[in-house]
Amino acid sequence: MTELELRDLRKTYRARGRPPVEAVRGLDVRLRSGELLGLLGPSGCGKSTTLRMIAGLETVTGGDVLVGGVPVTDRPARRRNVGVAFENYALYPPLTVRENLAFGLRARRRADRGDVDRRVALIAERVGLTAVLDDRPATLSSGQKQRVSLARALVREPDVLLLDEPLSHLDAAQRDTTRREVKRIQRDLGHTAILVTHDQEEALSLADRIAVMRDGVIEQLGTAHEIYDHPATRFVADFVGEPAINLLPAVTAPDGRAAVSGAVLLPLPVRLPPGREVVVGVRPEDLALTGEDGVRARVLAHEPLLEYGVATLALDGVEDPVAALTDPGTRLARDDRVRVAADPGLTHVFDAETGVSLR
Ligand SMILES: Nc1ncnc2c1ncn2[C@@H]1O[C@H](COP(=O)(O)OP(=O)(O)OP(=O)(O)O)[C@@H](O)[C@H]1O
Repeated sequence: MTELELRDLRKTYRARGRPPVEAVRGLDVRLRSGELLGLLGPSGCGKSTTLRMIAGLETVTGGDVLVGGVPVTDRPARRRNVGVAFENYALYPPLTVRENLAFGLRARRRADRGDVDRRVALIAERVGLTAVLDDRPATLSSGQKQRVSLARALVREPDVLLLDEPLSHLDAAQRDTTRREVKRIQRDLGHTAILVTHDQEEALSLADRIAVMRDGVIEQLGTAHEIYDHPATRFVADFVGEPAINLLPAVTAPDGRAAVSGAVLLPLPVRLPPGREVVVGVRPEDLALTGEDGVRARVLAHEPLLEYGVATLALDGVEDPVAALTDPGTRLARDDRVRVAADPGLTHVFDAETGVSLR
């Protein structure tokens, strides 16, 4: 069981003739032993660079990586006991799956053959690779290759496990089962782990806490619940959630609500002085279609899905359309007139300029 800590971790890429790229600009985070942290953020925000620095595959420009309280920043990758499963597999083509899995183990530990074979067989079974142990990577599906990459990281019993889009090439069913299996293995073996993924659902279901990164810094760190229900910034609110939150520029009114386009008054979760420029956020599931009361709107489109529907609405007098979730079985046609209401307890409000939550 091992704690992982990043202290003011930084990376600037410098290449001749090009402006420097500040990929990671001071990360401070401490993972409890056995904790799984999900790292979320848009492309280019520095997720892979962070993992590579922890693994020792990239030099750091500043700051420290500590494993079990011990700085490992200056240690080469092979002396860190950090297991990495990359999206792009990095398997050895001439070796069989079994040899790919055993390779690092034998080289590193000079473990006896029987022990290595047992570990390989055990992990292969847990990630569903037993049937292809004697095949070579070229003959495997992309999902199988991804599982070999994962198994290879696990088989070494690392102190810290880094997973970079580990399930991205699996189909929906495989992803579901592998996701559960990854979580179980990580729990059982007590790995302290970081998972980088574009798949929010994956992060929300696997991770104990989530860090949302933007431009090389962590914008918010918290449980899935905290991040979804109390986004610290407009960016986090917008990034997490599908369909995306409705964000409407507004000005606070004397009655404590906020006026959108000077026309529609929306409730706010806090009392703010009038005349302040804000952005009001309402998640589609928190915008209810009501009977009599509420803001008047016109239906632009309605997409009925299996468990719910998504209505795209034009609030009267407001240019930007909004999305609202509808109950299953709801029938709506283009140009139908409806009314919608937002619960003040479930709305969000951000400073128009800084994007910081004002709740
Ligand atoms: N070797 C490199 N040399 C120069 N710049 C790089 C290098 N690797 C990454 N970058 C830049 O650093 C920034 C962060 O990249 P990084 O790959 O860490 O982001 P990411 O969040 O993992 O993105 P993605 O989700 O697309 O993988 C980007 O602007 C990227 O262009």
